[in-house]
Amino acid sequence: MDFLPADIATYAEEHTSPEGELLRRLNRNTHAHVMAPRMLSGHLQGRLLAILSQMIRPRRILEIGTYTGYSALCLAEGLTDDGLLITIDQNEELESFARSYWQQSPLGHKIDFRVGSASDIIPTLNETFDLVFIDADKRNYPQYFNLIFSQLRPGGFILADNVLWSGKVVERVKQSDLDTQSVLAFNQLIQNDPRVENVLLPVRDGIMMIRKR
Ligand SMILES: C[S@@+](CC[C@H](N)C(=O)[O-])C[C@H]1O[C@@H](n2cnc3c(N)ncnc32)[C@H](O)[C@@H]1O
Repeated sequence: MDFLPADIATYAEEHTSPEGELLRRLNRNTHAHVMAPRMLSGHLQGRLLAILSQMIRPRRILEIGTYTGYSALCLAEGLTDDGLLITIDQNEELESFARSYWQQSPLGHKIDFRVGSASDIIPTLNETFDLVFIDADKRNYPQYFNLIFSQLRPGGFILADNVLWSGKVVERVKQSDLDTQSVLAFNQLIQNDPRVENVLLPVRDGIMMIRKR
């Protein structure tokens, strides 16, 4: 969901650097051939991820939720020369699709794909991360934050996607709607945590920007 009026959203995209040819093809072919293409970050959010990564210049990035590999390529743009992005997805069927695009990028060798459940894989990662992008199943956002926090360097950043959850965070929540309850719990967890500073950025479906003090 985009919270901006359509003409403002179009204007914002028109005044944002283009995706580049490879990302444009990946975006288009995801929409043509893959289920649930709205999960892909897309042009505006992709450029935001890329520019934030370029500002941070991370050596280690963790991405939770690869999908077709679009946001991984965007985030990799800011990596240092010896940098590495580890990206996790439980859907092994998307691996060859994502890899076929990474292989066409000069950044592809910096992307390390791990297939499996994020809550199983995160505890096995022996790295200190400068930047983490949480973009997988909403029910586990609080768990992912807690799992990764000790491996985030002080001054490091977490970006969590979909924290406005199509606006459901401000509507009456059904008891059966566990996803919205989890997003609400995550946002409250971050807001109450004295170890972090945070900004909820109302871009696209909402991005929680978190900095470890
Ligand atoms: C919103 S998509 C990621 C979109 C991608 N970051 C982008 O912007 O292009 C979410 C992905 O999380 C994956 N996922 C969901 N639950 C997961 C879990 N428990 N462990 C690992 N991956 C999971 C799904 O398979 C899906 O590909």
